[in-house]
Amino acid sequence: MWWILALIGVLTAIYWLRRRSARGRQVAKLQMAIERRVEERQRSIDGVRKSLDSIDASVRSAIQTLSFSQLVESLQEGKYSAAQALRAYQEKAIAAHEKTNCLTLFIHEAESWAAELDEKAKSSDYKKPPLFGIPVSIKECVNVKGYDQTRGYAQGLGDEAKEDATIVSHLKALGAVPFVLTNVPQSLLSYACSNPIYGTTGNPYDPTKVPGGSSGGESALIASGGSPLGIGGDVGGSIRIPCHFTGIAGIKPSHIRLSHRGTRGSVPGRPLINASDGPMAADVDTCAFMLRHMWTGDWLFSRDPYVAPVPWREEIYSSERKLIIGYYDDDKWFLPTPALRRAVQEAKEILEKAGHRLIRFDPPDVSAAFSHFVSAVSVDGGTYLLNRLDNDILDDTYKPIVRLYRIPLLVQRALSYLLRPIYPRLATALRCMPRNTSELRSVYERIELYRERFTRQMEQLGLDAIICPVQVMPAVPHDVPMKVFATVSYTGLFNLLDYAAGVVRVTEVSEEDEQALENYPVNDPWDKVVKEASKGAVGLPIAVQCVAPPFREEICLRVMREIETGVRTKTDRKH
Ligand SMILES: CCCCCCCCCCCCCCCCCC(=O)NCCO
Repeated sequence: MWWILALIGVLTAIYWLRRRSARGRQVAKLQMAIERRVEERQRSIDGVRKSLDSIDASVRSAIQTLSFSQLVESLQEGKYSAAQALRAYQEKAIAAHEKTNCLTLFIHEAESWAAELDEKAKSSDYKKPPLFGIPVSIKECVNVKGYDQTRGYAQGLGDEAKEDATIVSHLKALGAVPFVLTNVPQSLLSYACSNPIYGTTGNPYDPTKVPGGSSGGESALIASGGSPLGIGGDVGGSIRIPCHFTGIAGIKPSHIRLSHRGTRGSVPGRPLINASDGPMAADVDTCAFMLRHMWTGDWLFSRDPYVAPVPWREEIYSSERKLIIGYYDDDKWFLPTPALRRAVQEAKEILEKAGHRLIRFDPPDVSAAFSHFVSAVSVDGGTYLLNRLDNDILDDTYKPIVRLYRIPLLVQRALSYLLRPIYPRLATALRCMPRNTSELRSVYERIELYRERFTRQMEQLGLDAIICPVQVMPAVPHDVPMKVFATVSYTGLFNLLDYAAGVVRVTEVSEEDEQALENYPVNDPWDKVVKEASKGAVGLPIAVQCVAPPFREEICLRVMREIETGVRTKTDRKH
């Protein structure tokens, strides 16, 4: 008998040693690929830096001081060329990168694209397209021919796109020049911005804080002035949270209003909670400018039949009709810290002053909605994600969520039961993984019913739009996001509903907010993390979220723009 046990022991040891050495070889291979990429990135940056002087420094700095509308105008009028604009923004992007580590690779073809545009512009019968010569930055997960979309996985290195994503081809058709790719968190399913290839992107206001995620390379770049317009993606807040953390504007359109052909998401095959790509920029009008031109004419509608053929409606964006707008500053699931609640109050006052009617709105059962969100994101209990991460080098910031996903399903349920009295929100999250297809079907049914309930409640009040917080915290230290993933209730809700949802800067954290934080109630460990992580944030930007039902992006943008105008008027008056 003893020899059978010994044999099993020896075989187990051999199996285990072989696995360990296979893993060792794999990690070494990934690390070599990472080293090669880090060197390639440096060469890419150095190469661009060397070419900057092909354009006079005074021209570059003159372009760098232009507002977006001045840039558009001077390119249209031929005051500056596409090549000059490109060099000006390459220079700013390098400076932003040195401060925040926001870039993955420069798109070298940008130079020939700009030159081709300038060549065409020499002909008198050439009509310049509306985005002629505008440099645009692209989130790393969006296909650009010849570049890989690693999504922060080292195993994704070298797997280059064979063609551009539709959104990239469209930008090029409109005359824009995609010029640089920006950093993301590993897996994209995080609002931090760190991965084992390109490292951690910092917030331009404070490098110890996150720029948000997953479009964090974009937000850090744009907030530093390194790109006039960027493309982000959002399945739970990945455009909106980075914009909030860095003080810029951005919008997640409803899912099928833009094309997703060739954009790579975090987890594939996820009905009822889909990702949306959208613009990010220093101001709302720039975001509206891009969408206006993408939804005018039928370039987009004739290229991708899955895009709803809803054209841009200027009459809604520019309307003066007074709106009825709902507002809330607490979703009763996660209490926002004082600065975030004040931002909603200030936005409300601005909108009231502009003549709109503001009505208190209590979103129905956000606890249930959050649970549906987690279920729909993790339909397979996290298996797809864990498989990818097991074959990779795991980023430290992602470890808290991986630990949770690794708990066997039955243990998750038991833990949920035990934790309910002391840690009720974590208990909710631990109860969400569907165990089989019939539980999954019920999740989808509950999402459909929730959509109906929310929308009816809005209809009963006659609401055109809603304003609410984007998050519960200002920008936080890099290790915090995945420890308190439940704070995405404010953004994830509108992915679940597939609403148009955008954010705009309203204020910054004040000394008074910091003092009021002392009274932030701590009822469970998550509250404690939020309270601690929100300290030392004086001066950090704070945004408000504006939402409207599907295909009402023009209303959403209009509300955002009016808030932005009101904030500017207030700031100008102070100075
Ligand atoms: C066993 C219980 C585990 C519970 C963990 C559930 C985690 C669910 C996922 C929560 C993720 C929250 C972060 C989302 C940030 C935004 C992500 C985003 O929009 N990405 C864009 C992808 O294109």
